[in-house]
Amino acid sequence: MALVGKTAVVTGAAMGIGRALAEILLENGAKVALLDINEAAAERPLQALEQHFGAEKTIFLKCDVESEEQIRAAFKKTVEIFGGIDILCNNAGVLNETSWEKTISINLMGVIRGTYVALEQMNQLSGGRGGVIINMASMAGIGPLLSCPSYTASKFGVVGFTRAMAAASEASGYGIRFNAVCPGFVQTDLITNIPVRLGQFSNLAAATHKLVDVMGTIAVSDVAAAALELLIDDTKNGEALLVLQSGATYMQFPTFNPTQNKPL
Ligand SMILES: NC(=O)C1=CN([C@@H]2O[C@H](COP(=O)(O)OP(=O)(O)OC[C@H]3O[C@@H](n4cnc5c(N)ncnc54)[C@H](O)[C@@H]3O)[C@@H](O)[C@H]2O)C=CC1
Ligand SMILES: CCCCCC(=O)/C=C/C=C\C=C\C=C\[C@@H](O)[C@@H](O)CCCC(=O)O
Repeated sequence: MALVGKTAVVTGAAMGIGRALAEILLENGAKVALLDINEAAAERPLQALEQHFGAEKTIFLKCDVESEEQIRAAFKKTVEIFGGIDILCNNAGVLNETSWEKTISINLMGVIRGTYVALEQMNQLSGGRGGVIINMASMAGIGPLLSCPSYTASKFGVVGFTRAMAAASEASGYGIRFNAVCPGFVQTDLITNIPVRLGQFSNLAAATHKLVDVMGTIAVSDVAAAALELLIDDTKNGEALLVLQSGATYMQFPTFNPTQNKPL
């Protein structure tokens, strides 16, 4: 899908990966609604984006992805201003093993909430234009990180939800592609103060720091470039794209043959 003239919504867009997603969308000609719970953090980046791409191309909407009401209001405003929604990047996320219910509510339920509300605007079966939904998962959504079980569960959930929605959309004719991005460690605030974020698993922080050292970190622009590939390539649906220092790789998942009741 060419991005020129399209409208995108990015959650968690005030900083980190979300901000980079907003930037690459704008660079490729899309209009972008930046949603975030943290209005103050969005102020400077929004000014910079407005200066570079034009104030008419961006809008900031304060939105907590834990609230279906706020998501619906933000999407409604986006449609009023830009005329529709073609792209949703469900990116907002936290790492907080102490508040594990909040971690699940933001990282997994936030993706599901955002998707279901977006369907009301995007689904071709209900008058929408179709489009693409990108969900920000993690490498921890493919293989477990021992120091953060709840975060891992949330990201496994995002990968599973994305693959199931891709199949549902194809079977039903929603006209929407669904893909997940699965980065390794990325240089953002989320990987600072790791022991505090791990709560009762803080004793495992050293193992995680070692993993960061071994794997290295990637830049937010690497993640945005991988997401762009999934946005523009119309053949990609139900993919989980692993993004590491060595490059991006499409994950292969085991398939199951229901007639033989065993893996293929
Ligand atoms: N940094 C990393 O190493 C990796 C991050 N990810 C994922 O990428 C996504 C973005 O993370 P980063 O940019 O690294 O984090 P970050 O902490 O730099 O940015 C997260 C953004 O989400 C916003 N946010 C948090 N809770 C929210 C809520 N309830 N509603 C709306 N916005 C909310 C924050 O205000 C912030 O602007 C997350 O889903 C994260 O799990 C995935 C793999 C690796
Ligand atoms: C501190 C948590 C960072 C959260 C940000 C994030 O999502 C980053 C994920 C990066 C890499 C995940 C790698 C998972 C690897 C496992 O599948 C396994 O190979 C390593 C197991 C060893 C371990 O958990 O220490």
